[in-house]
Amino acid sequence: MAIEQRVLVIDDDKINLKILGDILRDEINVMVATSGTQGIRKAIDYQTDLILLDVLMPDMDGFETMNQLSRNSKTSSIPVIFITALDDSRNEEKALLMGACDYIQKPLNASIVKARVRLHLQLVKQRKMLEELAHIDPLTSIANRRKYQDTMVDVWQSAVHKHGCLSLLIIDIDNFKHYNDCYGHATGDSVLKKVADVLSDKIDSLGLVARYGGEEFVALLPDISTEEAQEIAKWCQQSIEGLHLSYQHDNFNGDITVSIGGATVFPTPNCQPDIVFNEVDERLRDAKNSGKNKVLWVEKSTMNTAV
Ligand SMILES: Nc1nc2c(ncn2[C@@H]2O[C@H](COP(=O)(O)OP(=O)(O)OP(=O)(O)O)[C@@H](O)[C@H]2O)c(=O)[nH]1
Repeated sequence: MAIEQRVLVIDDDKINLKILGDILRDEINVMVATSGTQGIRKAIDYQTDLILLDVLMPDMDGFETMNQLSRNSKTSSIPVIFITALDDSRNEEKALLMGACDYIQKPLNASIVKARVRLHLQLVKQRKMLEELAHIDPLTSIANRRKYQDTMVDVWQSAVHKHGCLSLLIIDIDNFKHYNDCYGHATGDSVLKKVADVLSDKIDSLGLVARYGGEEFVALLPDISTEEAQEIAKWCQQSIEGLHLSYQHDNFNGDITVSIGGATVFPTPNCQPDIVFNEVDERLRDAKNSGKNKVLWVEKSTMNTAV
């Protein structure tokens, strides 16, 4: 089902709001606000795709509203079309210099309003598609390292704010080079896809799973305690072995397995996610060096006590 796009019109003049609503409503979901303050609140709460903003408003004018929208990380990427009076080229220039994507002149011409709004909504759709593609691993279709890093920043900040915990797993396929040597890279690729599917099935509803690179995956589990996270890690390990992706190499004859490092921490503002990542990575290396196919946990993180 196509996601309906939302346009927010901010104008203190109720007649203008009605005119714009009537022009656009048959094609798009239109929301209205009668002041800059109300508009900013609605833009944050409803994450609108486009804003039509009147320049002249009492209390907070269009420029100040735009200023506040661009300073807020939740609204800064929403494109804004200014509504200016005819022959108001000074304000048009100012609006464009402030970062407005376009302007529409009053009195409103229905077909021009529709055409401009349609064009900018199309651009929003394309930008969102590109953003999504930039966050997806093309081989496995799960999130990529960049998405993991962006999400980690958000999850970390939210945990700091709520004094909550988060768990992190690094999952690495064992002896994958041998598998590739045995069956070739194309079959190796299909293993990566199957492993990604298993991880995604389990983790999508709990947090984020991403392909970090090569044969290494990460799972980011907000608000998941040590016990729960260890159970999830065990489940992933057993489910991947349960795929029975068998191979032979030298004296080895068996199935694909994974080694997993994990930790659960309470993030603090003066600590960076990289510290936890490195600690988990160290436990993963311990797992590799002590026989593989196991889950090892960071017992006591240097940044704080594990949950
Ligand atoms: N098929 C396939 N192989 C990949 C891909 N990315 C990395 N690899 C392979 O993954 C293998 C990783 O090898 P190593 O780093 O030695 O790790 P390993 O053989 O799994 O050994 P351990 O990690 O110690 O268990 C290499 O053979 C890489 O070529 C990929 O996208 N597709």
